[in-house]
Amino acid sequence: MSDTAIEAAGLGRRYGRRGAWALRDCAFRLPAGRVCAVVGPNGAGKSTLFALAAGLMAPTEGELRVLGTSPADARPRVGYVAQAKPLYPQLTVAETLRMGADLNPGRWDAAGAERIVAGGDLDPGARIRSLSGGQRTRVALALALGKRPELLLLDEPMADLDPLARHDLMGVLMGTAAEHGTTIAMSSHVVAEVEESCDHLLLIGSGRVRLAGEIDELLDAHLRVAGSAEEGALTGHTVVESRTTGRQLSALIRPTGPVPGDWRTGRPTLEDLVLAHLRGADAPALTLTEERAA
Ligand SMILES: Nc1ncnc2c1ncn2[C@@H]1O[C@H](COP(=O)(O)OP(=O)(O)OP(=O)(O)O)[C@@H](O)[C@H]1O
Repeated sequence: MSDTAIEAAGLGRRYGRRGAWALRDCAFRLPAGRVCAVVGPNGAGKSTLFALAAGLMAPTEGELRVLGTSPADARPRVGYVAQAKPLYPQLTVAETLRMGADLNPGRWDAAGAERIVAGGDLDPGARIRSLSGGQRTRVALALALGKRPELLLLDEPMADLDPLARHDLMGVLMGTAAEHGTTIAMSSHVVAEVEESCDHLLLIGSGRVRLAGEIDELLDAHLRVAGSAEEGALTGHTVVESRTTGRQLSALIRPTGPVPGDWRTGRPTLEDLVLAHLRGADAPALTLTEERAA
């Protein structure tokens, strides 16, 4: 089994020959077995990246490898839940799961898929078209997880779930990841959700990778500092974001050495880190990817 779930080099995708680039010059590596949050503002390129990794469209330039092979070849080993959660509206819940079994001979986890559906008290005889958005999400996740994928690509999976269903399904996802070593990449706009369940972060802004790496290592690479706003006080450090209020300066920096002793310093929260990079369109990118095992 490959130690890399997704690897991109110079990856770019544009819609139409004259369209704007949805993704450009993206390079990152997601090691296998991680739970990765894909974060970024609306229109950043997250769904485009998921569709590329799921093999549903081809890159315009660059390369994307999934589970050590091309996205198209990896498809049988990948579960993908698109943002719109497309399902067949005329099928019942039970028929949808039977279709999952038919499409995935030899690897379908019927009991697991049925458990997820039963957790939402869904009537197996109910037609998909009669379900609420959140109930459809539950069926889509059951279909994706029932496939026993090595990699799960989830595009905003929790967006239309109530807090209880969200908690329940996050538990199922994390349990699956822990038990089977499944790699999960999920996009989310909710930092608290990311903080609770993800160990790896891919932050995309305007189609480019802004931050990539283990969340702990990314946090370790940054420092919150506050002190008197003397000119040049942070020279030499990489300033991601800074604000001055009166004579007080507070900033998020990537220190390149010790900061002067009269500064108050603290470890940023994940929210500090994400917001500073989302607000500062010019904040320099940082990719921290561990060396591959020999
Ligand atoms: N089918 C398409 N045709 C043309 N442009 C598209 C298409 N799909 C996406 N785009 C454009 O590509 C860019 C990236 O879109 P994408 O859906 O990947 O963003 P996203 O990060 O998933 O956004 P959101 O958080 O709103 O879901 C946007 O500028 C969007 O307008």
